[in-house]
Amino acid sequence: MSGEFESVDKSLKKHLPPSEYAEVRRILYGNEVSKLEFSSEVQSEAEQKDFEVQGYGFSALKEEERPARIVRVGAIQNKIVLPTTAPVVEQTFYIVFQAAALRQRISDIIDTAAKCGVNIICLQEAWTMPFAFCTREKHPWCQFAESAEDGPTTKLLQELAKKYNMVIISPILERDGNHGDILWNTSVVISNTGTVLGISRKNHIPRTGDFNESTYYMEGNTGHKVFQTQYGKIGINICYGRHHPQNWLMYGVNGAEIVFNPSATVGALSEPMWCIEARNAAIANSYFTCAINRVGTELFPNEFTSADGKPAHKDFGHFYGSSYVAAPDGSRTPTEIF
Ligand SMILES: NC(=O)NCCC(=O)O
Repeated sequence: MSGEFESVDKSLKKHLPPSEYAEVRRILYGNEVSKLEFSSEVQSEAEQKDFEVQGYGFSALKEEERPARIVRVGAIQNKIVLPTTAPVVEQTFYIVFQAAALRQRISDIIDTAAKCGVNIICLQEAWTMPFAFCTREKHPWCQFAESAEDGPTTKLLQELAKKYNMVIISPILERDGNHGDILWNTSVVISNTGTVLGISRKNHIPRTGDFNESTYYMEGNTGHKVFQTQYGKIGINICYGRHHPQNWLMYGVNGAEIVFNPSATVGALSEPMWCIEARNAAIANSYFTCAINRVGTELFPNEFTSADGKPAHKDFGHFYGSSYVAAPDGSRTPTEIF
């Protein structure tokens, strides 16, 4: 979403006659996906806790010899809970409060996702913190980093994964205590039994002028790992890796059936590409893709420049959400939540 404009979907629906809208949508989005209905318990829980739930099903021909394998994938599109300038005098308190508030909110969302029967859920890039990499400041943002294996976020999600028999993909800012506290942009993959299956580190780092995340971490060293889970083989292509077709290809070569793209991206950097890249990857590599972006505008205490040609400012831009899932036949879910 940019400014007052909410979404292509909403605009098309508003301005096209229904018969033309159906045809335009068929061409833009491929085969129709079916909208899933959720129980009144799920709906009222979401309303009470101030989030929305949307679900869609992709259809496939039933085979005679093999039973259908239905995998329910969840994508959490969220915004930070406290402003980055929250009136907490001590920055360390701020870290504690922001992370705690986010963990609480995400636990609530995962509780509801479990009621929707979700098997594999993925959070957005660096979900435990504001997307502060645009500031290039070390403090206090690097204090959000934590161990992938036994940090507080992983511990919490291990409990939830076990409780709900759910695979959880948790993209965090990782501090690798075994190697000099080096930082990485990492997705932790937690199995449905609550064990850490492994990690996958972001392998393409944006360096677009002075928006330069290599201030914090360099290209990951975990290759294009694919994790065998109870529900299928999954890979994680973090944010900027989305721009590189060879990156998507390698997850496919390594056997991925679903590739997640946890992201944090804003209109000026990527919005026209967003709806193409993960969808194209699904078609080109014959797997499902799940592109997840955060929402909201995050205002930082100090001004910074961020490769948009503007004078120094305090926000990186608007995170336009628009998360979606795409299938190998090119069909995709609509964008109904921003
Ligand atoms: N987080 C991140 O990699 N942002 C890059 C923005 C983009 O190119 O989508």
